[in-house]
Amino acid sequence: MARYVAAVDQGTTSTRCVIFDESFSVVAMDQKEHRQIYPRPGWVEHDPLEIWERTRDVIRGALDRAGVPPREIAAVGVTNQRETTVIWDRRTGRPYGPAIVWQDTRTAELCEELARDGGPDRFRDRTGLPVATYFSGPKIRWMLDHVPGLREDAWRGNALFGTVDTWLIWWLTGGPDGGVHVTDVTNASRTLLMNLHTLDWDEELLQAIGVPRAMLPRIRPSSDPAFYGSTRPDGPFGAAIPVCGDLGDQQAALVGQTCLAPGESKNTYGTGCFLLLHTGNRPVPSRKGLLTTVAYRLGESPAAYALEGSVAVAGALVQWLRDNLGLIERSAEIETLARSVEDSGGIYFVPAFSGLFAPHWNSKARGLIIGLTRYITKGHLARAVLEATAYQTREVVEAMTEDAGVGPAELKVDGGMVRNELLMQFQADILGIPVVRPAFTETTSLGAAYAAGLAAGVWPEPEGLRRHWQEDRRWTPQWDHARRDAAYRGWLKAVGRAVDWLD
Ligand SMILES: Nc1ncnc2c1ncn2[C@@H]1O[C@H](COP(=O)(O)OP(=O)(O)O)[C@@H](O)[C@H]1O
Ligand SMILES: O=P(O)(O)OC[C@H](O)CO
Repeated sequence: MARYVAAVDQGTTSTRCVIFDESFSVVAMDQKEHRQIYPRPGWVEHDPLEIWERTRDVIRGALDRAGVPPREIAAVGVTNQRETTVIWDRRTGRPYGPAIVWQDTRTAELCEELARDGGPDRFRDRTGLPVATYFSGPKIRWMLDHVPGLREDAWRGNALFGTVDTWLIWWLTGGPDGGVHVTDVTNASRTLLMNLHTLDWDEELLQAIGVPRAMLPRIRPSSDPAFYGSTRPDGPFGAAIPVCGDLGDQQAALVGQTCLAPGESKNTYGTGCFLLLHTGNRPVPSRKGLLTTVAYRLGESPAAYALEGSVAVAGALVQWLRDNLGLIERSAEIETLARSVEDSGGIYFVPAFSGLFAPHWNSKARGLIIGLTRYITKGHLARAVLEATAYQTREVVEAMTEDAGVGPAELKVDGGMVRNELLMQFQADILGIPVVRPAFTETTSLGAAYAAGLAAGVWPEPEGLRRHWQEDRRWTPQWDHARRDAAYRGWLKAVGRAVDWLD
């Protein structure tokens, strides 16, 4: 009996393959970064073929390190950066252009046009989403409008659209030679093309945004006992293994944090920052600028839904400090630099590089640093960079508290930035609730592995996963009310200056 489950986690900055044993322990993992391409202000691209190559590398790397024969792997789960859009030729596997990444704002004008007729919330009832550059539908439309010949190929059924899960599953299961063209409900719920109630592509949405149905994948459950397909023995796994788990990475982290019941929530601090609250088996509309999204669908059981607060720039700002300003060499060094001063010296950094996502959805916002005096040093700047993530999280928590009618008693966290203890303490201070980090922080891979292992019968029930969750550290608020509110008021004032910066 096969005893292991592999997760392929394709994130914004890197790709990981993690191999778990039956007790959810990591047997081996490999990780590789890929290039971030910024051809113009506001544009962000990835090379889809580079992503597929990195995926093959890390699968082989993890298998080598694990020393596990491929036939011992019971199931493969895929999880991915969401919304990022790839379109390719089903006959050759050749992409029609670079992947348009979720942070890319080239569709701002198109979104404005779409919103002219009915406002930015015209599709909210059906999709749970505002019209915004973030989502895949406008990115598909942009490519159809700009790549010569693509529209004809799409109508003929030769051009396929996929988010990155779909792209990778297609290659893993055979590519041009019989690859399976599927996505799961969580990824589909980020396109502006899926109806949140029927969980199917919606003809009116397809017409409004101008996307031919022939290019869209089949929508499957996130954990699929019928399996999407099997890996090719001549591919990186070297054996035919069922691919039967697929979730967007933030939903996978929700599962990995064992938020499987209404009222449970987590916040993941990676390139961006994403707070998801499980709302049970019905979509809860947001009045406060959050997204209503699918949390997961396990087999044929009803879908679970979530409210989500998406923040576009969190760890990305640390990378910017590193790569564009050269103030640090490695991301982790920001903590030492920030600790060299007592506070931010009164400055705020609003990192509206992709406009502002939740709760503002303002694509005309641009980044700013405000409050500068001759006193300010790079230490203060480093603090303001970290604080920006915590303030944006507070905005999302406030919106969620109003939408859900009750705020979280504590915040479960994960993602690359939660190694930063200064940030975690500041987060607790600015929220006024404890922040809790689990011992196992690879929650995204764990969630994808769990979805696959559940479908393949490795883990028939969730109790083992729940028992696996253990608290590592907890930060409790040290600030009083007055200090917390004064600091947050300053943040809101700075945000007010950043919105609608572009004409
Ligand atoms: N010690 C740290 N302090 C602050 N930010 C960090 C630290 N370590 C990593 N990061 C940031 O976390 C992000 C990577 O986290 P990860 O969860 O791997 O992201 P993703 O899944 O989006 O690729 C990067 O943006 C990096 O700058
Ligand atoms: O890959 P991450 O962790 O940056 O997550 C990106 C989100 O899925 C975008 O919606």
